[in-house]
Amino acid sequence: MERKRSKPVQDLPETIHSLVGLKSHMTSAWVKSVCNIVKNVSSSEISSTSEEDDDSALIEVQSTRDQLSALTAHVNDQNKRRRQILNEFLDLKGNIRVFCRVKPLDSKNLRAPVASDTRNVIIKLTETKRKTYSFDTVFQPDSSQDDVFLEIEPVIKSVIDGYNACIFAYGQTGTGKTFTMEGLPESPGIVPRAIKGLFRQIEESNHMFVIKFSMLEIYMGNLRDLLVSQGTKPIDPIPPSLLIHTDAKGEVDIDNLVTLKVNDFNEVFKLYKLGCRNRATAFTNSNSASSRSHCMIRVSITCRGAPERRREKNKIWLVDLGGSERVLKTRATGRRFDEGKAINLSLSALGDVISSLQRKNAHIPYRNSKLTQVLKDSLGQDSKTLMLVHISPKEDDLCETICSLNFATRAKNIHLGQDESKEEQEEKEAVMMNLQKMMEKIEQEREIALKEIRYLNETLEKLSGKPHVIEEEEEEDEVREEIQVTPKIARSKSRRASDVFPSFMRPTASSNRRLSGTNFSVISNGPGFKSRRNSMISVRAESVCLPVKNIGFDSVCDSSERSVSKSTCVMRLNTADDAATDYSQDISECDIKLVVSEHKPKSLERGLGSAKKSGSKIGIVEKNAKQKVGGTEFTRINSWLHSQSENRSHVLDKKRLPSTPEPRRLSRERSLKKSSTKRFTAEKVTGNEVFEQLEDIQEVKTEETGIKPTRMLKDLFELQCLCSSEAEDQILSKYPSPDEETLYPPSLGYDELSQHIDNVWFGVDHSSEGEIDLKQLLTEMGVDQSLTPKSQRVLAFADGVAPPLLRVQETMGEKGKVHTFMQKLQAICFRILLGLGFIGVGFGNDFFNGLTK
Ligand SMILES: Nc1ncnc2c1ncn2[C@@H]1O[C@H](COP(=O)(O)OP(=O)(O)OP(=O)(O)O)[C@@H](O)[C@H]1O
Repeated sequence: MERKRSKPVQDLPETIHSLVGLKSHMTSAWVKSVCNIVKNVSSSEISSTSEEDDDSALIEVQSTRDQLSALTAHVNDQNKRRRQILNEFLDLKGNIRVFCRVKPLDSKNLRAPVASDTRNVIIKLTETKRKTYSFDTVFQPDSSQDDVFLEIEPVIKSVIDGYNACIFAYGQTGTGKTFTMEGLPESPGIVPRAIKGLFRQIEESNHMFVIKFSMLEIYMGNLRDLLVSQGTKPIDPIPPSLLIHTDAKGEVDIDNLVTLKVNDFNEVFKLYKLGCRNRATAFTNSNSASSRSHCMIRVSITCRGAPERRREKNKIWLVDLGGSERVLKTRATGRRFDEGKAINLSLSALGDVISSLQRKNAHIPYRNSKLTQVLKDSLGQDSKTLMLVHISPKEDDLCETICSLNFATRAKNIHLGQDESKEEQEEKEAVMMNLQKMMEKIEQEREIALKEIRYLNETLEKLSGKPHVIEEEEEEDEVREEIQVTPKIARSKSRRASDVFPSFMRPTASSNRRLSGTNFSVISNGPGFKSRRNSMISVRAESVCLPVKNIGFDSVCDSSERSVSKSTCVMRLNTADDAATDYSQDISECDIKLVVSEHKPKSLERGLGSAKKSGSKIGIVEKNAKQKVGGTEFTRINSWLHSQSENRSHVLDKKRLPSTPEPRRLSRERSLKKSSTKRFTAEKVTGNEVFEQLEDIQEVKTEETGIKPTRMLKDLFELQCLCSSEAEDQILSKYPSPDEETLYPPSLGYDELSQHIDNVWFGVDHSSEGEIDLKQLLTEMGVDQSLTPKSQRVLAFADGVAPPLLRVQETMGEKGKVHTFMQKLQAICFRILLGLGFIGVGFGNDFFNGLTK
């Protein structure tokens, strides 16, 4: 555009020329004149030119801005639509999806009893029997990391849309959980791909995102920050756990967990390596060889001013769960045993939560483990959950594979696949394909719009000198923080549940609150007892897995089992104003589950139902100490079993244990006698009865004498307790004489149960019991009658008359005989339990399963 120059500007060259040519005349008047000219030029003429320029530039800028706004609005609309479609798509697929990945078979093991297609895993149980497990997707042995991520990608997109998400890798050790999550440099896994995907999408987005990274592990029920180096020695106690808290909005956070702002993938990668190093150090210290903890990565996302997002702040958890193998198989002892136990219990709790969510239960048992507490706001509601179950096709691992598949089946969306006809499934697939196409189209359009936005932004920057600012709220300081540490909640100085000892069931703050509620009973304190506020007396949690035998199961590879998990927390509470009053509450939670690998008899199915109803979460509040010590036969069997399972010797000494309170014993006897047909045989004990009996379980623990594995019993167990008497004698002879710490079998009250045992195992007929002249018999044997109890149990003195089970230890004479007898007795007790069909004893096997279909 030709611009018309004003007069002073036209005169300027002449003026300058004259200035240069007439240097001699450069007087102050000249200088003044030049200054005036310059002044005039800048203030009037130049500004008037600039105004004209600005007018057109402003128009240009404004039009660019308008275009940008329109495009931004269009992209926002597209985002919204894409989010809706993606949500619809994921809803159809299910918010909780379960995938299965089959590990490639190494060439040494050519015979694989596991086959798979894209939706099913088929297990060859016997030559004629097959069992099929269906999943949302099955990644076959030759599937690549790309194939896996393709299925994961929609979830990553929904994270950008503001949804919380959780991706788990589950499975037996060595089945490829870490391979799937982390991958190898040449074939990266879900974690690097997901994080790269997040950054890529953020770059493409027209919003400002703040990404933060945290990494922690749950080891033996303790939350440990993996971005903080903790130089512990192997013998050191496990450091205190980080605390979990839930805010008013229901969002879960972890106190003092280091959360770092990250700007690109490389920063995340460095932090991830640091976390892995800290984890590895902890492993070495705890003498671990494989993942004995759950490794959890949290990526938090904040984006303000994006109304199309579900929420401003959201997160994704990427979790490499600890190996789910059975402790029985690993033969772990000591800390490894405890680690396995803690892992299995938390996996069990995770299974419970996912299953409850799938079934839309009113109560979701998040509180049962640290794992589920941490993930509470990322599991359920509108969160997206992906569980990748890893299995090994090896024949050796068949039991573990079946258990993993059972777990996965339980977590699977029950509405998916099972109730749908083929046509319905096809229809759904078609709808999903359509949605996917729509999504792809929107994404292409969005891509073009975003390119245009970038171009317009550059133009705008050139025109106006500053980029287009998308209307967004200012970031709060908290978001800008490099290292954000969540506020430390003031802790009382008193001991809390979390300080007591490693337990996967430490009560949460809410449970502590619950404990201080109404359900408590007063106990008297012993002398010298120091009152503490809200202090834990004991926290105890354990789980035993009991393979079910001889109860009519067609149990393939012995995978039928019942797991009994019980956690007990005794708490002493002081009211704020009455320091002298102490209260106690014993909260016991007992979870009984049954895993059946094959056909179940009807009676047991019924029993299972009842157990599920009543057995899950049985809250037993001890009314008083006496009642607790009293116990029942089952109490003692249970204690005894627990003592075995824990590899700790709880001396159950008859002398020290007060006998069963009379009314209670009588009522049990009465109830046993009620039904004359009720026999404790393998076939006749129904599931209902078993579970009713298990519900009665109470803890009787008189003394703990340290770690002492009961090898003999294990050996016997390994022989299935059905060995010949010669084999049994051989085992017994391997073991030294018992000392005072030796385990004693539970003392059984004489009732129908004992009678049954006597009849079945020793062929003793009690039909003529009433006719025996007890007095005469004892006199003949030279037994001091004043020492003997007034019951049929006195027959125990009469060697050869009474069944061996009834013999009293003290009358057995010299040590060798007592020893042999005691060993026999232990073996007998085992066999009794097996013979009853009531329980087969799996030592220390706290398998998580019980994952009943
Ligand atoms: N799909 C697969 N393709 C190739 N190699 C695999 C695959 N899955 C697992 N592997 C290999 O098997 C080995 C064990 O896998 P990985 O360490 O991932 O098991 P894991 O389940 O994480 O074990 P742990 O519970 O002990 O951590 C690794 O060497 C891994 O590379």
